[in-house]
Amino acid sequence: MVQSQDSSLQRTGVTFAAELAFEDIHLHYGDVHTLKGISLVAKPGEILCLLGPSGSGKTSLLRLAAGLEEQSSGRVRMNGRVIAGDNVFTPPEKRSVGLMFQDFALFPHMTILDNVRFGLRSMSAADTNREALAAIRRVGLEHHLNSYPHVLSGGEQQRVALARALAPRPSVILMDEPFSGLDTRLKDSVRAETLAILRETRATAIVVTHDAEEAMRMGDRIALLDHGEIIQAGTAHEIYHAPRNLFVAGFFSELNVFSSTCRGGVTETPLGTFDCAGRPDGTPVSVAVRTVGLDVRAPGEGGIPGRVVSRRFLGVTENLVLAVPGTDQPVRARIRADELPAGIRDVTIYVRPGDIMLFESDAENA
Ligand SMILES: Nc1ncnc2c1ncn2[C@@H]1O[C@H](COP(=O)(O)OP(=O)(O)OP(=O)(O)O)[C@@H](O)[C@H]1O
Repeated sequence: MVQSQDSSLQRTGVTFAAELAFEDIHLHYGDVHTLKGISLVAKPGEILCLLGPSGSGKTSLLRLAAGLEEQSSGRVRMNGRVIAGDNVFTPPEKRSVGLMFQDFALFPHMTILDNVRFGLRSMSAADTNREALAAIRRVGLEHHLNSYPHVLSGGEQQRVALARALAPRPSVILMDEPFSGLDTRLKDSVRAETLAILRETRATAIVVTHDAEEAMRMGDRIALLDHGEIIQAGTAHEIYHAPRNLFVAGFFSELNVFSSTCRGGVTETPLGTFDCAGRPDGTPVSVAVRTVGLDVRAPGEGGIPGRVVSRRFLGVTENLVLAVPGTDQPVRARIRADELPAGIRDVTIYVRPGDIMLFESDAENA
């Protein structure tokens, strides 16, 4: 049995973060144009989340970074050096990238120590042991060195996978939906731990997720993809508060959307009249109001009259479906639970200005 008593372990995992850049990447699978001119930079030490719906191309981009796939055109650079493109192709094992997949991909017939050692095969036996032990200690699983994966919980298996990815001290760690196999409660704590470990190791990380909240929790920056293109990239704050279009807004918030037209500098919707910000008369617009942006109270002054159609208690919050005059479209609101008296039918709705977004209804938003 290998003991984990080496005092040199404390400094483990500190790595030299690299910049990873995608330049005008196109990828075709036969007739399918999967990635359409992606340009994106993960800065050294940053956690960059690739967010998008299923099939948007997130995993494909990650596979290109890892060297598991080769793009049809464009370049991938690490610290400025081309690692794929221009007739160059650096194989995965020479890229200093660590990979972590959603199913953790642990070898069931190998102990935790051997699973982690597996990624370190090019080192001497002594170095391999030292580095593997250090990585296992880092994720707090030194008491499971000789256990097999099946005796570990899902969260522990995730930590082994993280240790295996980090053990070779990669400059860039690539994670594909790393928490999707975990149940909701476990997910929050494992995600927080993973984030702390990534910060400590200072590796550049690219994390794929389809969950906007997860991207906001993890990412220093987020790139939102759809149909193989980057629709918007920026910090969570930038994207949430200034979404480029309705798709982006809808990805980050639950919305009520009304189609309308600008007239005399304003647009009318069942939730009120909103500023059209200088758009000419006749401009078709979509007015989006976040469900958390509706303040629903007992009947009072001003506001929009509404009627409660249904309520769903969710603990901290409550989901309401409301009927308002002038539309058959149900209006949804998410309010703090128990703020509205039980059994109330008639209400007044106030719309918070910061939760109203207006987009021109062009082809981009269709
Ligand atoms: N090996 C392949 N052969 C053909 N088409 C592929 C291949 N791999 C991916 N695709 C297609 O490329 C597109 C992007 O797939 P990709 O897996 O990158 O998306 P994703 O955003 O990661 O989706 P998900 O969240 O469902 O994993 C999809 O339309 C997919 O069907």
